[in-house]
Amino acid sequence: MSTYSKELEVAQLAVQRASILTKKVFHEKAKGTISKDDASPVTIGDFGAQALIIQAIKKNFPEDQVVGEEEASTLINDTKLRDQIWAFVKDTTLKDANAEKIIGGPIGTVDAMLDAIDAGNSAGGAKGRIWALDPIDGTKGFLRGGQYAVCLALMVDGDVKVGVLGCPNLPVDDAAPLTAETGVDQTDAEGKGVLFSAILGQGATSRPLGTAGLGESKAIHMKPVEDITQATFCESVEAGHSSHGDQHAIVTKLGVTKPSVRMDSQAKYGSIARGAGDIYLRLPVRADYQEKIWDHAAGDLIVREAGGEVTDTLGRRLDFSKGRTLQENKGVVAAPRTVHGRVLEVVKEVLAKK
Ligand SMILES: Nc1ncnc2c1ncn2[C@@H]1O[C@H](COP(=O)(O)OS(=O)(=O)O)[C@@H](OP(=O)(O)O)[C@H]1O
Ligand SMILES: [Mg+2]
Ligand SMILES: [Mg+2]
Ligand SMILES: [Mg+2]
Repeated sequence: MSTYSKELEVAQLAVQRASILTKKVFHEKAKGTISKDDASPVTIGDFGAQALIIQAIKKNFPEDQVVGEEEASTLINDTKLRDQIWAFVKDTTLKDANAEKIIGGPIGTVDAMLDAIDAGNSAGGAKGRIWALDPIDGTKGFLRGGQYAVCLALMVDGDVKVGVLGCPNLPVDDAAPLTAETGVDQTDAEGKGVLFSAILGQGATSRPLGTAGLGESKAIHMKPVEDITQATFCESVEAGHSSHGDQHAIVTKLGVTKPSVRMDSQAKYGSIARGAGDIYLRLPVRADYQEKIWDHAAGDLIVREAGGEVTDTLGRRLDFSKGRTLQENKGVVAAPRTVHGRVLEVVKEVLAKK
């Protein structure tokens, strides 16, 4: 077995199983949405997916730590929501018994589910094996019917070694170009659902996001951008998460002619990695916001392994070794290696003028 192939298999199957749960919740009218302390939403889907993924990690790698976005404290008092989550978690299994066995089978009890959610409490850092987990990235997109992603990455001594992104609402077809519609009014109908993966030094792949075992995988590559004016650029939907104004100034200065594609979640990283889009910009809105490691770890590796470069707005690599946040970085600039330098130059020019 090559390096990290066991970790990759467990991560892919765990994300695939969790996506079965998120897809069920996606089609429910009542998603059990509550508001967290920072006013952001969390749903049955976020909690359930976190439980299922951490269960699979702990069964296979009991010593590993997990930095997960969600925590179970609110569920101690909210027994109704807790029971709603359990109703989804207890019945969600992969349809292939062998695949299910690899990730350790179902969770046995409500308490085991709560313990699994809370095992995502690692402080992160520069030492040892730590998984970064975002059970639903783009929860607002999930609620709106846009894009969302189930995101998992393994870091060893602060360096991302394995990354997996499950994107139920993106097309399976790597050749399908991004359009404005890709970000809105989406569902997981026929032809949708893709699982992006990468191992450091071994390239990036995509495969259909199935419900049994793993489908056949294909290598993916960023598109060689010969003429930057023809590039497709993507950005967040929420104006509070990245500066649409700064991003507009940057792409205008680059001479980009196509309208931006707005979509939620790390689906942006997956989409540029397979050449459906080209550039992802995330310029900070608030100087004091620290990006979370689970919002970037898997996507950063997948883009770099597909031939891209990912830095912050000052040209520094994203540093995942500083804890639960990217406290040493500001914003994100992701582009094919051949044009990243030019994009970064313009990012710096636009920010210097402010
Ligand atoms: N102020 C601010 N600035 C930057 N980022 C923020 C901010 N507030 C929240 N978040 C994080 O944004 C995550 C979703 O990012 P997206 O790129 O999907 O943004 S958007 O929803 O399309 O706007 C979202 O992830 P999820 O909570 O997993 O959905 C948040 O972690
Ligand atoms: Mg969130
Ligand atoms: Mg997120
Ligand atoms: Mg999330």
